Amino acid sequence: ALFKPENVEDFYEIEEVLGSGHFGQVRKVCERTSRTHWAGKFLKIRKTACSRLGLDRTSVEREVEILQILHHPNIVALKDVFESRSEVVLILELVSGGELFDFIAEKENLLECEAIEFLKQILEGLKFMHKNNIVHFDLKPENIMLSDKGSPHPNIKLIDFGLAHRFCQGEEYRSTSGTPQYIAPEMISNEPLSTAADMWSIGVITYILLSGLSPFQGETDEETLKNVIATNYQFNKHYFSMTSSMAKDFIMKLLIKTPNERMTAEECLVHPWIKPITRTQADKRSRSSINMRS
Ligand SMILES: Cc1ccnnc1
Repeated sequence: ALFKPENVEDFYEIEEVLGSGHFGQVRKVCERTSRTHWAGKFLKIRKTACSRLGLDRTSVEREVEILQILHHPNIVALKDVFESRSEVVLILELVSGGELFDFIAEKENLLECEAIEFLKQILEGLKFMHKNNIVHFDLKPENIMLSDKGSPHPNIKLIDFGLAHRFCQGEEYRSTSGTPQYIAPEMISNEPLSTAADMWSIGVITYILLSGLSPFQGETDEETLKNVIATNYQFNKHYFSMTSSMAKDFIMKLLIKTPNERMTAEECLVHPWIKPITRTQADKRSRSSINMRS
């Protein structure tokens, strides 16, 4: 066994469900000795290679290996891993502030400077990941969580590295999984992938943060994918009327079809919208409130 063969319930009390997804369930757990709370991610493992249910073990081992490398304040920490016959349980840092988008939706309005504070943390986490040659490949609102929504400056944590991949030097990797609204064009046309795929998703997430609209979403997934491949989006006149031109410039430099023409996470962090160089540039940022459609 690669992971602890003991029964997870000998060490943790299993509490309420926090979330569930393609992988299985995430439940709040309490460590019996320390009485501290964590998040237990219960992953169903396939019994036979041909069964459709559950995950194959290698993809779980990959997620564990990646989380064991990534130690950063904006990336969810992995504490322990247990396995039984049919299940692997990841004991993760508890991120209990909910998803970023629920937080913003319930706040109704949000200033550009608040959106920037969130994006700075997401970009710091991404910069660290990309420096370690790791790409998330599934960046979307559900995978960006807050550690404590009560605090005035909540901390952002990136979660769910189930589709993440660690690139070896010069190796080519292709994958067509992901969520239509957020995936980069090169993922749809099954071309070689890179860290630039995550940067496209940041462009989509920023567009939504500032307007509440999803830039490529169509009536169906098929229509959405067509819009993505055609890089067919525009800044809706009504919702973007109060958005600063620097914010639009930031998005335009990420939603570019050719992957290597997009800004990197490092370049994003020094873009004038994120890092104003002079006082006047800071004043140019719009102080308007942003309408968030629920
Ligand atoms: C949903 C979740 C995942 C990881 N940590 N806390 C909560």
